Formats: sequence, structure tokens, C-alpha cells
Amino acid sequence: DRRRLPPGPARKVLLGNIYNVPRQPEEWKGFAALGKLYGPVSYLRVLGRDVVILNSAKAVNDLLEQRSAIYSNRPRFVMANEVAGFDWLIPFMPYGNFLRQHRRALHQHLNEAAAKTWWNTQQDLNVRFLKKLIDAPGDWWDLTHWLAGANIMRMTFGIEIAKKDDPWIDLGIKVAEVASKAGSFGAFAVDIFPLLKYIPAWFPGAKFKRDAIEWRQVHVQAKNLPFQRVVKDMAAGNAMSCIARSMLEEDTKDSSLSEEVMKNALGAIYLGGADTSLAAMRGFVFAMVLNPSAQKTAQDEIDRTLSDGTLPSHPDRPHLPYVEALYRETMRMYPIAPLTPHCVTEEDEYEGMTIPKGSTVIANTWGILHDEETYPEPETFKPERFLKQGALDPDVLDPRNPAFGYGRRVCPGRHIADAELWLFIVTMLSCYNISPAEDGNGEPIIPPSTMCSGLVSSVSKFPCNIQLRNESKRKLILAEADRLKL
Ligand code: HEM
Repeated sequence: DRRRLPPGPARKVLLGNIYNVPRQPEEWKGFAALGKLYGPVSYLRVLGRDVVILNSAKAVNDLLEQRSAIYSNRPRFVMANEVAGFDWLIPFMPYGNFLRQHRRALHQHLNEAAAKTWWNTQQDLNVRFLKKLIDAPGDWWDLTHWLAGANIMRMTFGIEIAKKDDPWIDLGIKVAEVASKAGSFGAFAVDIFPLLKYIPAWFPGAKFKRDAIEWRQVHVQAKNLPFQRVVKDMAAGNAMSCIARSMLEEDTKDSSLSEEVMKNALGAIYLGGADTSLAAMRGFVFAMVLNPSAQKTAQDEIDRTLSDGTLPSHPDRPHLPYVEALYRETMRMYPIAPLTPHCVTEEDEYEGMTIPKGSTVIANTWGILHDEETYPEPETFKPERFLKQGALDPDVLDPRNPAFGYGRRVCPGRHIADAELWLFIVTMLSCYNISPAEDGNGEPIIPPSTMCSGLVSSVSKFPCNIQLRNESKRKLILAEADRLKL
């Protein structure tokens, strides 16, 4: 082989680098360690698959962004697509015309300008969340589940979610979790030995097949049931304005989308939108438990900048640079998609190295966001790193760029998610103090910082104290809820 593959650990005959594939949990740390040893572009051969790992902002920019025409495919997802039937889900689709139809449909409803039309809805739901939290601060973990799900269901299908135990939200999050598990790199033997997909479900050791049968039933429901509900509401003349309704209405004009593309696109918002935002909200609460002084600095900025009797809202965003920096630092410390797999469709040359056609190209987003050259002292939570003389420093890489993905596969929901998360963070800071829970002896409980593995990663459930900052905040939330007639 005369090609000059990117550097990597020595390969064993037949087994290649199977023993060098970083193990869960937090496998992104292992991938970052490979980068330290072999450089920003490194290589593993895993049972016949070429795997290229990108560990620097420059490498992902040069390849996944600048050469996105050939770096936008996905690797073969045997477990997710071929066994569990997730091939209708946009994140798992191969690159090509079919995918592009879906991305166009999503872009039309989720682009930056379209995202602004949902600001009011986000605000209503956020006030409801703040109000629910007054009565049940101990329920915050489940209430973030409600908030993320309610936002998605309202925007996508015009379905109002009142309670935290709602079957629509449970279905969406359950399927999203399953999809995240099914698509996680190397978690299933069948992804490494595709022939295993032919073993029958009753076979000893074939639990993955039995799981897949169960998953298939629920994800098919997630794709069909909310869509059918909107069709029914429209027929009855009482569908609220929402993305599904707009798509169906456009469909009667000439720019028609097929029903399949509509269902897939809506299903991707349903499944791609809640679990992710939810994980990011919890990452913020987690960061606040561990970093009281950053929390206080942000609260001081809000108190100083905004008038007392109002809740912060989207138009205040440019006036709160420290809050913005704190938001960015949260996205940097706890990226909810730490590893993003792409696949290259042509053989490519990069800095004297050959990237073989069909390589799985794993962007180590976590590694890029914890690279000490870009972010000195990467393990310290330091919003100040994004500021220069009190304003945002344009020279420091905005973590949202890596965090929302790359090139032609960049997250289509990023504007919606960004607005929703910022609002959540700024209003939580404005109204509540977040601090560690205490054990029986009054000692603070510091939660472990291990993130769960999966395509979407999250902190594990942890206890904390969430308290109104003062009485006037309670009045403010209740007055705002009254004004919005909630
Ligand atoms: C904090 C929130 C979110 C984060 C960090 C996030 C991040 C990501 C990332 C990293 C990707 C993969 C990009 C790549 O392959 O290069 C992705 C894909 C995707 N996201 Fe998001 N996302 C978030 C929220 C959302 C929301 C709210 C929606 C829907 C409204 C959404 C819909 C999607 C879809 C449909 C894809 C698949 C795109 C494709 O494969 O072409 N995401 N997201």
C-alpha cells in the first residue's frame, strides 16, 4: 500500500486497531488522547473500516467545511438503519438528493428569520416553566423534560402540552434516546460485524435484535401519530399554526413535498429537537452548581443592565455579553454531541496524507472544545475567555460552531435551539439561585461530571437546590404569567 495514511497506532494482522478504539464512557477523551499522540488527523483500521479522527478546529474546517461536497455522507449505520429501521431519520440518511429535499424543507421553517417567529411561543412556555418551578423546584429535572418537549410539540405539530407526564413527550424522548443509542459508534457488535444482522432474534446473544423489534414499533409511531393528528385537526378546522400545518398548506400549492418527506422532516424535529435541548439545559444547571462565582457575575450583569420589573427576553441578548459568554462556556464544557460521524465519498489528499474513500470521519467536537491551544485551561469553567474589555472577543472560536456540527450536515435546528437555550439560561439566572444539594451532614453534594455516551450525550441525573432569588422574582413571574394569560 503506497498511500500515506494518517498516523495512528500500529495495526495488528486481521484485527487492525480494534483494541485502540477508545472505550465508553467518555470515549471522546480517548479519541482526544489519540490526537495528542498522533496529531490532529489520525487513523484507525477497525475490522475493514477506515476510521479517520479529526481533533482540531483547523482540520474540521479544512475538510468538513471547505470540502463539504465530499465529506457530508454518513457511515453505514448497521444497527440503527439496517436492524432497527431508523433509515427514515434525517441524521442517519446518506448524503444525496433525497437528504437534500429534507434539509431544504427543514431550512425553510427553521432558518434564522423563521426561528424568530417562535420567540413568543418560547417565551410563553419559558414563563410557564419558571412558574412551575416556584411550586416544585425539586422537580427541575423532569420540568426541563417538559419544557424542551413542549417547545418542540407546539412548534412542530401545534400540540399544547400541559403536564410533565405527557405521552407525546415521553414517546419523543424515548425514541430519541433509542436512536442516540442505536447510532453510537461501536456500541453494537453488529456495526463491526454486519453479518450478525442475519442471526434470528431468538438466538442466544441476539438481544440487540429483540431490542430492535421493540424500537421499530415505537419509532414508527413517532413518525406517524403526531402527523396524523395534525391532518385530523386541519380537517376539523382547528389546527394551530405550526410547521406541520404550513407544510401541509404549501402542499396544496405547487411547491409540493411528498407526504414521506414531510413526515420524515417533521419526525426529525420531533426526535432531534427535544432530547438535545434538554441535555443542554441540564448541562447549564450542572455548570451552575459547580461554578457559583460565574453564576453571580452573570446575575450581577443582568441586575445592572435590565430594569427590575421585567423578565429578560430575546431582544436583551446583545446587551448581556457575560451571559452570552457563560452560555458559550456551557456549550464548550458540555457539548451534547461530543463525536460527530461523517463519511467521505471520494479518496482525498490532505497535508500529504491520503484519506481513503469511504472512511468514517469522526469529528471529535469535545476534543476541539477542550483543546488547550484554542481554550487555555480547558477544564476550568471560565466565561471570561470569550470576553475582551467587556465585549465578546471575535478571535476566540465560538463553541456553537463545532457544537452544532459541520458543513452540509450542520444542525438545521441550531437557530431554534440557540434562542430557546439562551432564554432558558438568562431567565434562570435572573430569577433563581442554583446551588449544590446538601447531604445529611450539611455537606454540599458535588455531582460527578461523567457524561453518558451516545450520539447525544448528557450529564446524569443529579440533585441540586434551586431557589427563587427573592420575593420580587416570584411576583414578577406570576405577573408575567398573568399578562400572558397562562
Ligand atoms: C442544543 C441543541 C442542539 C445541538 C447541540 C445539536 C447538534 C447537532 C449536531 C452536532 C448535528 C450533526 C451535525 C453534523 O453531522 O455535522 C445535528 C444534526 C441535526 N439536528 Fe441538531 N442539535 C440541537 C438541536 C436541534 C433541534 C432543536 C433540532 C430541530 C428543530 C435539531 C435537528 C437536527 C437534525 C434534523 C439533524 C440532522 C441533520 C443531517 O443529518 O443532515 N437539532 N444537530
